[in-house]
Amino acid sequence: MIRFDNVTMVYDKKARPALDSVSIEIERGEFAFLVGPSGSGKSTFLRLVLREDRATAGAVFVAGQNVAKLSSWRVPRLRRGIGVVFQDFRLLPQKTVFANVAFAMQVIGKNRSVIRETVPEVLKTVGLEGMGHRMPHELSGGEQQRVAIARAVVNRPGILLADEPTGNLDPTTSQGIMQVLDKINQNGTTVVMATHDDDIVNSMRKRVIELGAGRVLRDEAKALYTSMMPAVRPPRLGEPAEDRHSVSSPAGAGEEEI
Ligand SMILES: Nc1ncnc2c1ncn2[C@@H]1O[C@H](COP(=O)(O)OP(=O)(O)OP(=O)(O)O)[C@@H](O)[C@H]1O
Repeated sequence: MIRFDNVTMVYDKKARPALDSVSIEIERGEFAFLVGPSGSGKSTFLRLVLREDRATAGAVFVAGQNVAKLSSWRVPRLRRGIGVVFQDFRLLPQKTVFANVAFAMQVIGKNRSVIRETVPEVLKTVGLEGMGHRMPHELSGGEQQRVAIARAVVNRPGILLADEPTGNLDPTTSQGIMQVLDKINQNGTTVVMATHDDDIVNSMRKRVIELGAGRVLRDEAKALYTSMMPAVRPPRLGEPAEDRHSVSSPAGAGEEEI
């Protein structure tokens, strides 16, 4: 679904690359955390998936398409297949909950009857049934983030990118948000979430891709925020193989719908 082939991103030639020879594949339907200290390249990774930037070297594939090669008129179609959630919610403050979510459908030309039917359904999915009439300032932070998630998924994207979605929320509220993201993932959406929140990562036991100074330091399934593994060593006699993802990428994936 998302594939990075030897991707390097240089913003500033005098600084180290924001991403440095990163190769990763995230399959359709996966849930992956991107972790690492500030400046390690997490947001850069997400920006490249969205084609907000183009890699300096290497290639980024989304649903089989090399995003750097998309002509500019096809970029909106790419982004329509990708929902995005941020730390700071980014709701339209003068619009109701319903209108915030409906807006995402209006801009792609959905008709009113489809919008009237779909928005209440997606509000129910995120746990905001019956709250469509509220204004954002009448909601808690966790509720506002649920609206942002509803807006991000209302057009059924194949991918949901979340950049620190629990960064402004307390631990209990954050767990509620994670349940929503987990449900969306179980409905088939590929979820990639950048986070510093170790409690969340440790409670979810999903794939963890750890970046450090733009490089992939670790890529483990059902993992913790901090690796329990010692530095890579050969397995001992009688020991099961480590449960980890390969960071290499199969070649020749065809183009798919997001
Ligand atoms: N537009 C830009 N121009 C120049 N340098 C940039 C730009 N965006 C990011 N960088 C640099 O690239 C590196 C990676 O930044 P990035 O924002 O991807 O890290 P991050 O892991 O998301 O950090 P945080 O957790 O603080 O959001 C940093 O050294 C940063 O200063």
